[in-house]
This record gives sequence, C-alpha cells and structure tokens, in this order.
Amino acid sequence: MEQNSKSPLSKATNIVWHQSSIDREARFQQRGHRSAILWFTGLSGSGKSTLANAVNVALHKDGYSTYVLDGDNIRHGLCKDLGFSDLDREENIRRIGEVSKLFLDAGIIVLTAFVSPFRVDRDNARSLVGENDFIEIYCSADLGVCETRDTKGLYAKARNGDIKDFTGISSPYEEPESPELKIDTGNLEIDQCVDIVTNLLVERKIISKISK
Ligand SMILES: Nc1ncnc2c1ncn2[C@@H]1O[C@H](COP(=O)(O)OS(=O)(=O)O)[C@@H](OP(=O)(O)O)[C@H]1O
Ligand SMILES: Nc1ncnc2c1ncn2[C@@H]1O[C@H](COP(=O)(O)OP(=O)(O)O)[C@@H](O)[C@H]1O
Repeated sequence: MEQNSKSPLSKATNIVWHQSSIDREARFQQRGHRSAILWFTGLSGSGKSTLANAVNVALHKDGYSTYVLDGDNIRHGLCKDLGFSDLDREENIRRIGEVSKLFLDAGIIVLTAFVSPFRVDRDNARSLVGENDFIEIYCSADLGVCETRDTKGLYAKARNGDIKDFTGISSPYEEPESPELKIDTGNLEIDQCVDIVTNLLVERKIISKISK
C-alpha cells in the first residue's frame, strides 16, 4: 500500500508498506477493548487538557490502555520546530494525526488535546482512519469564559499584542460542524463532561463498561 504519495511533503520513493503480522483485531483480543482516537478540540482554556486527562484517569482506573497527547507537551518535543502560523498549525495537526493513527494501530485509546482550529486539518486527521475510529469532541466554552480563566496569562498577552496569531483573538477558530460530541465545558462540571465521553465509548462498544 502506498502511503502519502500525493502529499507535497512526501519525499518517499521506492518505499513499500510493510504489513505487521499482529493486527488491531489481535490487539483487541488481547486487551479486551477496542482502540480509538478521542480528538478534543477547542479554544485555549476551554478545558481540553483537563477533560482529556480526567477521561484518561477514569479509563486507566478501569484497566483500559490509554495515552494522552497534549499540545503543550508535544510542542516541547516532536513539534518543537513549529510555531503558530496557519501552516505550522497544519503541520502540527498532520503529525498528531499520524501519531494518533499509530496509537490506534497499537490498540490504545489515544486522547489528543490540541486547539486544532482549522476544520480541514481536523478532517484530514479523521480521514487517515476509519469513520468509527475518530471521535471529535468539541470543548465548547465561550471566548469570554476562556479569557476569564486565562490560566497561563496568554489571553492578556494576546490582547496587549505581545503574542500574535492567538486563537480567538488574532487567529480564527473554526467550530466543528458535526462533531461526535459537543460538550459545554464552559458550564458543566468536569465529572459531568467525563460521563458524557465515557458513556459514548460504551455506546460505541469501544469499551464494555465504566465504573462510576
Ligand atoms: N498563538 C497561539 N495560539 C494558540 N495557542 C497558543 C499560542 N501561543 C501559545 N499557545 C499555547 O499553545 C497551546 C496550543 O498549542 P496546539 O498545538 O494545541 O495549537 S494548534 O492545534 O497547533 O493550533 C495552547 O495550549 P492550550 O491552552 O492548552 O490550548 C497555548 O497554551
Ligand atoms: N468543565 C470545567 N469547569 C470549570 N473549570 C474548568 C473546566 N474544564 C477546565 N476548567 C479549568 O479551566 C482552565 C483551563 O483548562 P485547560 O484544561 O487547561 O484548557 P485547555 O487545555 O483547553 O487550554 C483550568 O484552570 C481548568 O481547571
């Protein structure tokens, strides 16, 4: 199978896809649960990291194999060469999509917490995997709420002009049109948000049950 042969970034020639002898079904049998990508998106301060980490704790406690990829952390390593221009964000999300796909193949429920402001970039990440494997979770909190939280003081800096291209202030956020979940993280308690996510995982038979 050819991979990314049409990507302008692709320099791969004479490369042949190597099929692993252990597939997702085998990992599912061993682990007792399916893998999935839980793609949290929303403004800075909307609660992506908090919710992804709380869901992670709930799943881990029940023995499910999980991993969180968080924007702030990934930008210290894998994506430390990238800034916040539209093109850099596109490349950031492209890499995260590819890494998430590897986690999916490894049988892990991967939770990604990135602003991922552009619809086309999120849709490209979705298109890398099967429709049932990608769960887009829109952490929907008003800009005013996010700005009031401003845990890192970034909104204040963006308003002052000390940070350029800041999402919601000087760079756009394109709301998801039909996410699997839209969660009112501006008003709901974190535990309520966690229940919404874990209930969907049970409903979709990714996990069999979750303890409350
Ligand atoms: N210009 C600008 N715009 C948005 N966010 C900024 C910016 N500069 C720094 N930060 C901090 O970086 C975090 C967002 O990184 P992401 O990798 O999630 O961004 S993106 O998906 O590539 O748009 C984001 O983290 P969260 O607050 O957790 O969302 C910010 O803390
Ligand atoms: N559902 C929620 N209700 C109240 N406060 C929240 C909620 N989710 C997150 N927070 C708080 O909002 C702030 C920003 O959350 P964070 O998870 O860092 O957002 P993001 O990752 O989207 O930037 C933190 O102080 C966090 O404790």
